[in-house]
Amino acid sequence: CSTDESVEETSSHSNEINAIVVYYSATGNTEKVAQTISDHFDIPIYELEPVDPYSEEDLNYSDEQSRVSIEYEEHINGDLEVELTTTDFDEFSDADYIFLGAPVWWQELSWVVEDFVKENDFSDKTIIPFATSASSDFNLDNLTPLAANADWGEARRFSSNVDEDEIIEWLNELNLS
Ligand SMILES: Cc1cc2nc3c(=O)[nH]c(=O)nc-3n(C[C@H](O)[C@H](O)[C@H](O)COP(=O)(O)O)c2cc1C
Repeated sequence: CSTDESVEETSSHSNEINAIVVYYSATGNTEKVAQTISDHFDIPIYELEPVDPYSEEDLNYSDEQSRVSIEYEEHINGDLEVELTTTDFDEFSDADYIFLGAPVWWQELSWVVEDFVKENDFSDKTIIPFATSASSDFNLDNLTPLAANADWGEARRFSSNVDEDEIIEWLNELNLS
């Protein structure tokens, strides 16, 4: 460990929080927000990956026969489960805050994150949901029942092509410690 590195570490202490970022992003927009959060606080970042990834065709919600359109029907009927490659992340148990990000799909956080929420124990943790979308806001109706013991922080939506400055401004306003 060189002297330079320890100086850097000390200077990032002002931002230090016990948190991780967990996200799903189908087309890269939410990933940029997730990466900005991780860089800002210097915290671990984990991507949620469906065992069966979504192709561009799968994501075509204008086509009634597309994967997302079919899954949406199953989702609202309560019989959809999208399997993830893993829901188990090293730094999860020590984190006080979990930044949880995904695209908005039909006014909710994409159901792809549901398995992660369902499979983990969020007692004594605060989930801070964030999303990107073309225009609509989102609700957490699909997620809050899956982690009843979680403390849900205020959710934040950004537009698909959000500027980094806007994300940093939000992070500063959160006043986490
Ligand atoms: C299946 C699907 C459903 C969507 N539903 C909405 C919606 O309800 N409201 C909205 O504003 N945008 C909607 N979008 C647009 C995405 O939220 C937006 O492009 C987002 O930035 C994508 O993030 P990503 O690149 O991280 O996947 C939808 C996109 C897809 C593929």
